[in-house]
Amino acid sequence: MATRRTRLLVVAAMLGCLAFATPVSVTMYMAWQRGHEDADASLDLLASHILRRAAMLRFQSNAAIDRLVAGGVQEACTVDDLDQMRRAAASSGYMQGIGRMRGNWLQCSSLTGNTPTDLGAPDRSYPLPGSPLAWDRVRLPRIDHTRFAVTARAGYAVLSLPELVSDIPLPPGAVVGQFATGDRKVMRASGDIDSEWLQHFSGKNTSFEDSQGRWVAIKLSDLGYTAAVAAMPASLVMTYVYNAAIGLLPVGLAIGSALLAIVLWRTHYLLSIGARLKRALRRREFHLVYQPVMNLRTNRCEGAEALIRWSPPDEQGMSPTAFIPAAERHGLIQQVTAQVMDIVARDAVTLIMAFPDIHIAINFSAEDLHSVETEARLLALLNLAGAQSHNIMIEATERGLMKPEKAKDFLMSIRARGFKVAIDDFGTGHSSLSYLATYELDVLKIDKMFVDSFEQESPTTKVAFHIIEMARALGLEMIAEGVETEHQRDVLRDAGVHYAQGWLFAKPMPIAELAAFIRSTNDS
Ligand SMILES: Nc1nc2c(ncn2[C@@H]2O[C@H](COP(=O)(O)O[C@H]3[C@@H](O)[C@H](n4cnc5c(=O)[nH]c(N)nc54)O[C@@H]3COP(=O)(O)O)[C@@H](O)[C@H]2O)c(=O)[nH]1
Repeated sequence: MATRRTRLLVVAAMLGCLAFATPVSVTMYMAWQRGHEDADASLDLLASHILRRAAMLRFQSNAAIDRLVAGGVQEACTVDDLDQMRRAAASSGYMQGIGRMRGNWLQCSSLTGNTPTDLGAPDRSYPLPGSPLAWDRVRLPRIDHTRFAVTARAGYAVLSLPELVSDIPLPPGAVVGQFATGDRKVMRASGDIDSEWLQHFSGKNTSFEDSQGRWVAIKLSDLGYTAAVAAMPASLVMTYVYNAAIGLLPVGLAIGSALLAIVLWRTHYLLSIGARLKRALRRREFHLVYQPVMNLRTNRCEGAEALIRWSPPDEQGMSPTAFIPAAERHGLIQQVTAQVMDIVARDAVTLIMAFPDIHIAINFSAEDLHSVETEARLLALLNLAGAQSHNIMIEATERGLMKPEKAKDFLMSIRARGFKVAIDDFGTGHSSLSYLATYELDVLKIDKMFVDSFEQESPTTKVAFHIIEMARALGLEMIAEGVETEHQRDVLRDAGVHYAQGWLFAKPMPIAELAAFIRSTNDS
């Protein structure tokens, strides 16, 4: 079964990918959209340009014809008539010439003079006043290399160059043109107009991607009889997308990185010992084991030290040597001690009923000794367990005693109530001796380090004997910790140490086993 840590890492990896990929994908999508919008806008501009030029040509043609008609009907194709038409054509930059029409014949023109030319059937007619007719590509006599667009109305014909409308600066690969909306015939174009594009036209402005990935826009003229078409290759569209991405992607990357950092930070936090301890406190994952304290003279069990254990579900258990300092660092130790007291209160009920003189030792950290709530919790514990104060011993480590101004009043107060106070790990810190002078204590716990020294003579052995001497002189009871051999037990007993705990007698055990242990040990 996957551990909680593995599950958390898997979820965090998935969330991290999602947190990073989502804004990046969204901005890439936005860049794609914006790129296409920009391509659209660029094509729309080109199409508008063409339509504007075509409208200008139409406007100038109509104005010139209207002026000629208003000038009074004179005989067609006379010298004066040709002269008048030349002057009218010269008034506009778009018109190349003006001529006289009869049926489909260009009778004469300012460009060709009096050379009648059959234009053939017109390419289209417009349902406008005067029913204008249009020819798209007309060849005129003596003008070999040029094709003209011809529009005829009211007996006059305007000759123009198709290129003047479509000859505009284009981005590389782009194509523009103008076609008649009725027959979808291309009137003029710069580049090749694909018939597929015109099939797409449904009478409205539109833009689309063709089968070759080219982006195409079609825009209707004001009158609606013609439309401009503009297209660009896929590579050019991608340039617009790329340019949009340059602006947007850094934003996506920044947001993605920030979200990823939040996921990583949160994961790191959830995996941190602080978060795990908070969860353990919430879920009440701690339990206690009890290590018997033996009277070395009578070989009877007279008490037990409550030792915390943490075995989280789906996770490896952790030693209190690791998580107690972590709880102290993260400001959680008081909550841990409060849960220890709750468990002792629950465990002690039957034990104290069966053994009214038994004591249970509880380990207190510095913060516990400095808090006003601790005394209230101790009194509540007595209440809940139906215990007397002599049933509870407080074990304070040397670190807990480092601030006498904070710990002294508390220790005095609880001693006055009858609780016993022990100094734990004596001799392992810097100021052990000064604590003996500062505090009124009941018990000195001889650290395992000194007990171990009895196995092999060393300077520590001498210190151990001095500690025992000093405790005796101060009238303190002594409990030796970590007694593992009979030799250690005998040395301690002979030196006058009253109590001992250690694997020689028993390892820490659950409360149910402790009662059985006391019964069997004390009855034998
Ligand atoms: N603030 C709190 N501190 C607590 C609490 N419960 C435990 N602790 C402190 O954690 C340290 C490690 O404790 P633990 O792993 O439980 O080890 C204890 C004994 O199991 C161990 N021991 C006892 N006899 C022997 C032995 O013969 N050999 C051997 N190798 N180890 C032995 O010693 C530890 C008891 O230490 P002490 O408290 O100094 O008497 C430890 O510092 C605990 O104090 C808690 O609830 N709150």
